Amino acid sequence: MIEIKNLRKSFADKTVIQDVTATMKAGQCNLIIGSSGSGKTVLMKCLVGLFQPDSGQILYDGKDFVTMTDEDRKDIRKEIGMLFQGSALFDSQTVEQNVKFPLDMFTKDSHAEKLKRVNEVLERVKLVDANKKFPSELSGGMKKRVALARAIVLNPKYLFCDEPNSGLDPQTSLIIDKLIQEVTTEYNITTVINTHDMNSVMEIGNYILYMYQGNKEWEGSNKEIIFSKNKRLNEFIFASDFLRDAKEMRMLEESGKIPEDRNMDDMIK
Ligand SMILES: Nc1ncnc2c1ncn2[C@@H]1O[C@H](COP(=O)(O)OP(=O)(O)OP(=O)(O)O)[C@@H](O)[C@H]1O
Repeated sequence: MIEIKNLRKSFADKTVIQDVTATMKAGQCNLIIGSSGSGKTVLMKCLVGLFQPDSGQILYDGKDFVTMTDEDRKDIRKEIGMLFQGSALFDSQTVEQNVKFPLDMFTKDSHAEKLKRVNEVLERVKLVDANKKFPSELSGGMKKRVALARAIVLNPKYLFCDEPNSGLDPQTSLIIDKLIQEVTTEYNITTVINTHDMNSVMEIGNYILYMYQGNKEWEGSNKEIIFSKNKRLNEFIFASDFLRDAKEMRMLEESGKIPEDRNMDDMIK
């Protein structure tokens, strides 16, 4: 679990994270959403220690990441997996080498043990027969799988995903979302996802934090979001056709006029 308490961050005289308090639980996908410039990336960078907040607390299972010693921070960092926007694979290394990299960096396991673990996670992300391929030989979705395999190879307690669906078609995005959700629940990971993707919000948003101009404007689940009365949130989410459809479906369902072949549960998982 990651607890954020009264977090503030400024650059020069501009405050970009105002006073954010949120709880991101283990075993669920915690999504940060909001329009461009609302502070999602700065918040995530504070959470992983790339930015030092001005004040407030970030508790990793009770331990304050902001005030802890560098040594203690290193211990937490070892428990963090990161899935970067562009996958960030090493182009000159094979899939196997890419996924093995964190094991080489942080463990003293034998080569055979490392390979066993690499194959386990590649199988987990359903990527078989790709060990000897180079990133240039892979599709965008396959690259994301490799990046996800690398992010979970050290068995992280916390997983951060920055725009995991950027550059992917909707179907592949769904597959990647499902994989992230599966590993999150299976390994009880606290997963934090920075996203613009409204399909992801509806599919895997166990907890959603909506940021507006550096503030937490709204929080809730994917089941609650379409009924929110928050005007700013509504303007933001119903810019998406999919969500407008989803809300209309729910309204129709409630008024008993829903067409028999359409079911809201198919849209909200
Ligand atoms: N290193 C920095 N120095 C100064 N200002 C910054 C820095 N990083 C971000 N900002 C400012 O902080 C604010 C929030 O930026 P942030 O990148 O967190 O937005 P975002 O919600 O992630 O946007 P996007 O969806 O476009 O990625 C913006 O006004 C941005 O200009």
